[in-house]
Amino acid sequence: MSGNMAVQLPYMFTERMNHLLGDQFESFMQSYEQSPHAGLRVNTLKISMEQFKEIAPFDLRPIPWCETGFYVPHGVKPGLHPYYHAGLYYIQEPSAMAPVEQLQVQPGDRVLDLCAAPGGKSTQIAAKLQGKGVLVTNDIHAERTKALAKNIELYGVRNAVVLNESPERIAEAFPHYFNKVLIDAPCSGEGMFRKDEDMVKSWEHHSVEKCVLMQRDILETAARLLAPGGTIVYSTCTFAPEENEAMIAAFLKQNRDFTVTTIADTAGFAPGRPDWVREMLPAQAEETEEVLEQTRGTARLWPHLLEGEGHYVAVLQHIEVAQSDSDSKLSENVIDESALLNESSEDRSFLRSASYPLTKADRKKERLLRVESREGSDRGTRSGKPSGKAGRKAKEAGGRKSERGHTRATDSGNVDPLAVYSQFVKENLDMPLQGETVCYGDRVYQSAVGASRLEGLKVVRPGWFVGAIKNGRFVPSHPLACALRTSEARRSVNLSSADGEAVRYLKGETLNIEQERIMLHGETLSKGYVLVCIDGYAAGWGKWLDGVLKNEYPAGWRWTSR
Ligand SMILES: C[S@@+](CC[C@H](N)C(=O)[O-])C[C@H]1O[C@@H](n2cnc3c(N)ncnc32)[C@H](O)[C@@H]1O
Repeated sequence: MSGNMAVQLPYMFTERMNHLLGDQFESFMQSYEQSPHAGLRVNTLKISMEQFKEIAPFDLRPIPWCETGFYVPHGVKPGLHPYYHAGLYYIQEPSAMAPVEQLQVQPGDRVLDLCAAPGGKSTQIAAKLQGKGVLVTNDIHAERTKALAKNIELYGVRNAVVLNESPERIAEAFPHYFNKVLIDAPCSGEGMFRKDEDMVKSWEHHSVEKCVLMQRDILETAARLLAPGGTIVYSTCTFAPEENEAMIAAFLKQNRDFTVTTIADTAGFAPGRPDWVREMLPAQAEETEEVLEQTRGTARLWPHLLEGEGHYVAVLQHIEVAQSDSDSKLSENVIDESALLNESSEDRSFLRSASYPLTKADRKKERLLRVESREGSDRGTRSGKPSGKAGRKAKEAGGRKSERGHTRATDSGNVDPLAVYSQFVKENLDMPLQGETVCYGDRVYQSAVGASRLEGLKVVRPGWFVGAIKNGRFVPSHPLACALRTSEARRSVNLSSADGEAVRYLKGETLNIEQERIMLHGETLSKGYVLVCIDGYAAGWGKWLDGVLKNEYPAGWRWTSR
């Protein structure tokens, strides 16, 4: 057992670690006597690093492997600050920040986060995309996708699609579509023991063997989702070699068009341990010997070697075979995709297949309306990577401003929802809208993925939820506000985090605000929807009239702590 340590570690676990770690075992065990490390990651979708450093309310010590990550001093509760509610940072375990850094995401990429809830790594990817390209974020557990969608919205992500699917079904809809795929695999969670004692309890139930089966399926499917020359990052928060090096070796053996990209051993990362596979799993080692050594280039983050709970990361690079048959087949596939986008613009079946967030009532009146991007939108991002034939085709299609799809009257006031939405945008916003406008029942989204792609899938969010048509009017959504910059709203008001006004807003209180405080952008009246900002960063909507700011902060999101 774990002696006088705070965490009671399972005997089988310590025995195995003792055997594997040898003379490092003692310092590994000593790490369990220390408190877990807490971290936060700056959301550079909303605030630059320079600005954050200027206003940061806590002492910040950089996390060496993540340029936007900082250690949070013990005792500090970053969740209890208005900046958290303004989406300025995500609270994340430091070693969990490593995998996305290795994915090398660039603006314009098409990225898939296959096992994403509650969204720590997805929000990190979204910050790297900077609104350009596509993030499809998925989790197989419906309940967990609620937190995932909420985080995507709180952090102001505009170019994400949230799914609740099996990887298999996503692969059918998006064959070889993504140039970056993250698999933050469900695992036996040994790296979570110090942080969460429940993980110790569930260790036996989430046995290593069960996890291995899931991981193998997910990895195999990921290869079918990846575009030629793309990258898969596979990560776990466990130490078991079966789920780490042995898993990667088995994958490499099956998929000879992949190699491991070596992770630099900076920042205290330790190399992968192929020798442990040979020692613990000799049959598997023998089977995979020709590729096994490559796993030395993967990384292990150990709680006794760096300040973090522990993680394993592997970067798998697909080698594109130039001019080969399979290559040209894959590019055909990409071209087909843009054709699909155009072809299916009249398709209405997309809605019928969505399981959430449609209610029964929604389903009755469901319809799909899609229009081309609005004037001035960033067309290069509509189809993800702007290069290649597919990109050009999509650009051309996006160049048309005509409306497609039908605009029939809705139950809610016999109005044309697109016209009502357009009118709202004209009167309240000053920004180009990216992607397609998609209506789900009365809800309006801007989607970065062609709607036909989502047909048959369980869609939690087909895009950025911008608002809903209610009683013939467009009611802007909270996620719309979260993702806006002050300059993009015609009216805004700034509340200070220092004098308690921001917290009163976050608690849902009505505020008295003199007219002079409403900042106007362009020709407009003070009356109407106002973007409420905290120290200059969007937090939600208010509705201003005659010195009173009606609070539009959603009930489910409110500040409840004091
Ligand atoms: C380690 S957690 C992900 C944490 C997340 N990446 C983050 O950074 O916040 C693994 C997730 O995988 C999900 N999962 C389990 N099996 C899956 C499968 N076959 N396909 C997709 N997701 C799965 C679980 O529901 C769980 O939310």
